[in-house]
Amino acid sequence: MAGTVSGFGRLNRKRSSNKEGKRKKAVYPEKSPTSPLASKLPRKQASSGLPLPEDDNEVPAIGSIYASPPIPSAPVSRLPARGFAGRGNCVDDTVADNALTASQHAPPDSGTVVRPLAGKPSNSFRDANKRPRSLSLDTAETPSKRKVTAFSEDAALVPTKIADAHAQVIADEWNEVARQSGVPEIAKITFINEIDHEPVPPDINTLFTYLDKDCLSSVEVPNPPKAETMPCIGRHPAFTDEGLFTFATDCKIIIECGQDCSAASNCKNRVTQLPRTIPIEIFKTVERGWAARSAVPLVRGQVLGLYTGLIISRTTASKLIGADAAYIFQLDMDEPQDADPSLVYSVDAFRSGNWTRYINHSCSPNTAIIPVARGSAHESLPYTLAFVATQDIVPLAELTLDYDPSEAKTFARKKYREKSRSKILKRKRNQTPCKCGTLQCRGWLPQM
Ligand SMILES: C[S@@+](CC[C@H](N)C(=O)[O-])C[C@H]1O[C@@H](n2cnc3c(N)ncnc32)[C@H](O)[C@@H]1O
Repeated sequence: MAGTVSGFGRLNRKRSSNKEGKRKKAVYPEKSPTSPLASKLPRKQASSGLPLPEDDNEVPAIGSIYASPPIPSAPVSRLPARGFAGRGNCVDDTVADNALTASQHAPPDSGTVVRPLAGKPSNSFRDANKRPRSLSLDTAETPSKRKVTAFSEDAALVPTKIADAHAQVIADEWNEVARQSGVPEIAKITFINEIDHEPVPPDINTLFTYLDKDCLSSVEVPNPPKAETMPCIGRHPAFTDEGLFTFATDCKIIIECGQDCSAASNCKNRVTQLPRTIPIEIFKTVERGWAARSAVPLVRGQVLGLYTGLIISRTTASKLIGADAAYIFQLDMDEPQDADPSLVYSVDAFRSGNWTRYINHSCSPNTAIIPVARGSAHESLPYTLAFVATQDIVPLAELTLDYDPSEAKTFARKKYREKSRSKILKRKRNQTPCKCGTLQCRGWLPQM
């Protein structure tokens, strides 16, 4: 498995042995997309955790994300491409068409069906393709912060309006899905491009499904262990009463309550199941594609969102290459080293996912991933991946994640420090250069 997948993410490489061997396959029941647990459930103190890490600022090594090849240069969607034609600042339709077809995913595992675990696909460019035609430019103005000063007003006006209208359509769809999960009005998602006229990230223009908090699955996944059999229950709390992650646990997986919880009406042990309350801006960067940030201040330990997408087997994930592999996060936290790749899983956010797919890599990040399982069998996937702030974050600061925290530790070792940076970069020349711009930059994106 290692070395074959160049995906977005991978959890801890250290794996515990699975005493029960391969888990029995089971079918998960479908959930109602309109009855999210989190929208109804109050919080209860989580009861999982182990000793405090030596360094209070150190994030437990519970997540690592691996690099993907660079996002293909396809900086335009179908609608804006027409609008921009002849202005020279966007690629033509041919390029746009190539961009739209170049990243076809491998089909799900043969013999399996793609079915929602919770949530009905609601955002697809099969529909969105038609919607811009009905937009009125007069009424489609958005509060975009787009800067058009680099262009003459006449030249910029029309494409800007079209781009804004298109971004608004997509944002409205995503916000509606989020609203159905209980996300409040104040926590809207907006697209902001102060770099060029690309209205939204190009890969969500076709066949993209926004999944606020639950994954789809192309495979049958195993039953999660019962809560009472998990080692972290009843120990140090993973979250404070205010719902902040304490960083005081070295549990590989945080266990939250599930449907079997007897205190369902006042349970605080469902922090990651609560609806998002922070407004998110998805914005374009000069060198790292699109990125994500919060419009409001965040505090250390705050849960920001869940990484959603399509659950695929590692066998399928290992076949994905290039841009198709750019949004894969391996769920390898709790699997044996010799696991059968057809029985272990990855989350692929390429064709479905949420705003967290725009969290870029930084060698000095301000968020981390914690794996979270819900307590009852048949209730959730083996675990979900929650982003938490690892420091207080000011509004509009880009949210970043170290795609491979374990690599940071390796890099810090003496033998790495002794090598010159140029030698390391040469050795890694086939990898994607890291543009995080931090003093701690390791030079390239992590890659399997
Ligand atoms: C999960 S995606 C993040 C969102 C992506 N920027 C986009 O526009 O869709 C991961 C990809 O973003 C780009 N990326 C993320 N962090 C980067 C960094 N520090 N330097 C350069 N490229 C980065 C790489 O192309 C990587 O494969």
